[in-house]
Amino acid sequence: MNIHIIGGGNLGVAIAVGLANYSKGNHITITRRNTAQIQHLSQNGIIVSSNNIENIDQADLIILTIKPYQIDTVLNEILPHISNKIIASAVSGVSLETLQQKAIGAHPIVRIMPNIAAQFAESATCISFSEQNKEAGEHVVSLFNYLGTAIVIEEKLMDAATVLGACGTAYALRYIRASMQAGIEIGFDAQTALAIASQTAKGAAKMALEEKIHPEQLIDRVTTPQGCTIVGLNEMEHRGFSSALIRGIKTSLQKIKE
Ligand SMILES: NC(=O)C1=CN([C@@H]2O[C@H](COP(=O)(O)OP(=O)(O)OC[C@H]3O[C@@H](n4cnc5c(N)ncnc54)[C@H](O)[C@@H]3O)[C@@H](O)[C@H]2O)C=CC1
Ligand SMILES: O=C(O)[C@@H]1CCC=N1
Repeated sequence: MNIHIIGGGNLGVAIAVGLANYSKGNHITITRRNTAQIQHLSQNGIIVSSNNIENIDQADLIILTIKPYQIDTVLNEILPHISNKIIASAVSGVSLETLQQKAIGAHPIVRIMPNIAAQFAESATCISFSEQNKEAGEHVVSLFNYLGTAIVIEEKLMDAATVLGACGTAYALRYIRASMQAGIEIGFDAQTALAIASQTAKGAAKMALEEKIHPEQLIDRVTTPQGCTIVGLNEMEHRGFSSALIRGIKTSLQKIKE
């Protein structure tokens, strides 16, 4: 596939590198106005350009990884140069209907919400599309399955998916950072603490994914009666651990809806 990624920032680069490393036979172009910071991607066989329309007519798929306020400028620039292309938009908060109207109905539009772990083929990518664009949507789902797990959701849950799946990477990393800080306080050097905290989080996530049972059932296996885990967990809850996370996620959702 010929894949044209417009917006070579944090997410665009993660997708481009993920596709280059974890899928085969794709030709990837990534654009950004000032390419100095992403020129190194050409070492991975990715074409880096500051020109959004050069060769865009040869693309099979156009992925938009720009900010919401850049969408009109970019669509106005590219639309005169393309016909019947699949456009996958990762732009948060912009609906299928809005995108379809902006594209004058001329292109199948798919909404995607990956996260930056796409770079390591570990993204949870939520995808939605209309019945009319089912074929295009399934095409995009197959591609994003190379970059982790692609999950088709109803569009009304797209903002929630943005928060849980995309912002979620930052929340999980904040958990790892806090564990690391505690690890240093109780005796480890920073690198060792990071390695232990990260692998432990990865192991817990793997168990949750493989066993598909409620996390509390897995927690039960760790909490030896009268042991050290349960007292720590209870102290965390007294301090508002779960509550802080839930409130944070709901605040992020509120921000998208605004
Ligand atoms: N960063 C993340 O983890 C995620 C971001 N998103 C969404 O993806 C979009 C991009 O987010 P980020 O990558 O974080 O932002 P970013 O600011 O890192 O990337 C945007 C890029 O677009 C480039 N750009 C701006 N105008 C352009 C134009 N006319 N032509 C070509 N490139 C242009 C900018 O130079 C910048 O490199 C946003 O809509 C965001 O909500 C969605 C999921 C995850
Ligand atoms: O922070 C943001 O607005 C974007 C959307 C999801 C992740 N980053």
